[in-house]
Amino acid sequence: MSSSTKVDLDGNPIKAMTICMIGAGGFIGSHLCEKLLSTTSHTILAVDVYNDKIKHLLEPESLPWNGRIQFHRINIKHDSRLEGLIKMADLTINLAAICTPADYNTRPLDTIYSNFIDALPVVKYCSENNKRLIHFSTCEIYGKTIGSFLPKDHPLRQDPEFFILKEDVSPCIFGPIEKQRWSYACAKQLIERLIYAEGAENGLEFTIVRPFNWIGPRMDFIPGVDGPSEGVPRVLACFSNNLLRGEPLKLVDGGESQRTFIYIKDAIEAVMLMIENPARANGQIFNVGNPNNEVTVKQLAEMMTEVYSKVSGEPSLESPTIDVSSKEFYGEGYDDSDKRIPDMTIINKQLGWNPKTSLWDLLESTLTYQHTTYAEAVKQAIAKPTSS
Ligand SMILES: NC(=O)c1ccc[n+]([C@@H]2O[C@H](COP(=O)([O-])OP(=O)(O)OC[C@H]3O[C@@H](n4cnc5c(N)ncnc54)[C@H](O)[C@@H]3O)[C@@H](O)[C@H]2O)c1
Ligand SMILES: O=C(O)[C@H]1O[C@H](OP(=O)(O)OP(=O)(O)OC[C@H]2O[C@@H](n3ccc(=O)[nH]c3=O)[C@H](O)[C@@H]2O)[C@H](O)[C@@H](O)[C@@H]1O
Repeated sequence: MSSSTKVDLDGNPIKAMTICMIGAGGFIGSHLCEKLLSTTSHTILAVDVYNDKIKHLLEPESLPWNGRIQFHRINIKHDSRLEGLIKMADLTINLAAICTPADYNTRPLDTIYSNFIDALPVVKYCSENNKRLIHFSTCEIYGKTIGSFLPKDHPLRQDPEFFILKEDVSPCIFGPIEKQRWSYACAKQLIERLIYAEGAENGLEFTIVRPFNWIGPRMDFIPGVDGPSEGVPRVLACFSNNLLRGEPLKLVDGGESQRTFIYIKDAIEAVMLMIENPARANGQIFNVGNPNNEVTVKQLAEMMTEVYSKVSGEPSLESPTIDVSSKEFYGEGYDDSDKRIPDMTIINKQLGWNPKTSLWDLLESTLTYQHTTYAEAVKQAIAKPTSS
């Protein structure tokens, strides 16, 4: 059976479409491109300033999907070709953003411009040309939980009403302006409100995705190997870097914050359902996460240490973690989300989707990838520190 005879959740045939994917060269974009090319007949207009993470999909020209992906090296801040690409496509997916916490308090202007101002033309072109938009927001939009404002031993802290994050119920609780950490969440919130308003007033067909800590291969960079030596990526890459270098994992403010981590491949399944079921996805805001994979950052560090030792065959350090203050690690203006458990009711009802992979299993495959990809390069970087 050819892939063009695939049907959607309501039994209707899925027609091949052209997708303009902005930010296609990033972590999520690379996995989405891979999935679309290998399992569908859709065509991708891939827009990004970088393409290292999708090079394997673009070259060589003998690849089976040759002709179904075109790379456009475009900075969406200033390029008149963007509107033409959106017009050519049936659907636009916007992934472009600055989305590493180390930037939110140190480069707040770039963060706000990237997450709000630069996304404005994308929304405008979709709205004016009656094109569907899937926009990537964030779970950071919820900010802190209501329960975090209660005393530590207050019984209501155990009540799910005080910490489960629901798309259509939970408030967005950010810290004061001087805590510039929230520049990202606030910019993402405003672009969500703008998209929602375009839907309400001008009929824009949109879906908003709120990812909850999607992790897996190709996330961010390893400092001094495929990114700047002084760069601070998200926690998966920070801890991977520490493990590869045989140094202790740094726990910011004791690593007490809690997160739910989801395997990128599970999350991509949810995005595929959104792409191919517009009638069920349009007008919706979806949490996409794995509520069963909750850990404190300290527990994540311990689990990653154990898994890495298993996949690399190298013994772990006697003291595998070290505490560091957030001011020392991120600088002035950092603040944190205390706990992030997604409510899954809406995505479950609309798309029948559920995550599958346990935290242990996703760390095992991800750290196997990290070890295979980087162990040798890290060894060389350590041997020649001045050339990194
Ligand atoms: N990974 C997660 O768990 C997660 C969680 C919450 C939200 N998100 C959101 O999902 C989206 C994608 O995240 P990711 O993890 O793949 O990040 P990423 O940094 O790997 O990918 C973003 C891509 O956008 C590109 N980009 C940025 N500005 C651009 C511009 N002006 N013009 C062209 N390209 C530009 C970057 O080069 C990069 O390749 C972001 O909007 C992010 O806020 C991700
Ligand atoms: O991934 C998401 O869902 C969203 O959350 C992330 O924010 P956060 O989870 O705080 O970012 P991480 O860098 O992954 O940090 C997670 C936790 O680990 C801690 N951390 C990070 C790095 C480190 O070396 N040590 C450490 O203890 C941080 O302080 C934080 O508490 C980013 O803002 C975005 O990528 C995204 O919008």
